Amino acid sequence: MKITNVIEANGLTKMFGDFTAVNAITFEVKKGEIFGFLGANGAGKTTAIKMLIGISIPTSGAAKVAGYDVFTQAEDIKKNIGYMSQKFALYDDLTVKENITFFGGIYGLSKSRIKEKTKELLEDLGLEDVASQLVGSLPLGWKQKLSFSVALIHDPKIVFLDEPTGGVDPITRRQFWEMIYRASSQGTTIFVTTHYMDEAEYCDRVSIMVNGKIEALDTPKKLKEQFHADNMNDVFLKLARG
Ligand SMILES: Nc1ncnc2c1ncn2[C@@H]1O[C@H](COP(=O)(O)OP(=O)(O)OP(=O)(O)O)[C@@H](O)[C@H]1O
Repeated sequence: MKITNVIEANGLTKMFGDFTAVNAITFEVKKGEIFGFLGANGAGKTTAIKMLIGISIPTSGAAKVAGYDVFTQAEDIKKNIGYMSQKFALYDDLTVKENITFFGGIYGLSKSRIKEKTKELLEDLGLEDVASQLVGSLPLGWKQKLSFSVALIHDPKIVFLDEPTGGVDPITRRQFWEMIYRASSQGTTIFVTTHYMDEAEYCDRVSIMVNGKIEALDTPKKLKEQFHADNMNDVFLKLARG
């Protein structure tokens, strides 16, 4: 595995009985890259992510994440990645500070490091005044920014974001993407799924999954050229609708 590739998947496949949810996907993601992982509902994105983060054993194929094998080194993968999704984020019934402490602990940070990180994170996000408020009382956009920061608390090599901005307004989504850019410029690799096609334009490279297969993979610029499309929405529609 080349040092610059933080994800390498080769013929990665997941079957549920006779149904092939992920069909022999092959791709690489480079260090610091913002990699968009697109596909219509049910295309197989979440299933693929679950295999890459070491919580679902592939049926066949191979993949390495942060240098570790998905079949034999799932525990090492988990220590080296961050994960955030619209469905799984923070605990609403814990305060902002308690959530940070809780996840810092889960990720194995020392008490002093958690204290440092909490201060840094609250300052960066401008959340000092609400540190003792229940997360459930915060606006969704704030929760998502906090959730992203928490996913990065242990300085993972890669962060997997499964529809991280679902349901928030365009301005908050833009701010969220600024955080993504910052993390990427510091060398963190971003693997992100989204249904917002403007966000696909922000990615370095984008793959598009249709019925379990990766049907296209390139920079947004090249994909638009390849599909004679004005924007990523057109590219997506041409592919996803066949
Ligand atoms: N545990 C499971 N058992 C059987 N089928 C499953 C299971 N998990 C997912 N599937 C099926 O696999 C297909 C891919 O699902 P997946 O959740 O990976 O899609 P997705 O691209 O993430 O969709 P969405 O954008 O809606 O999250 C779907 O048809 C789904 O019903």
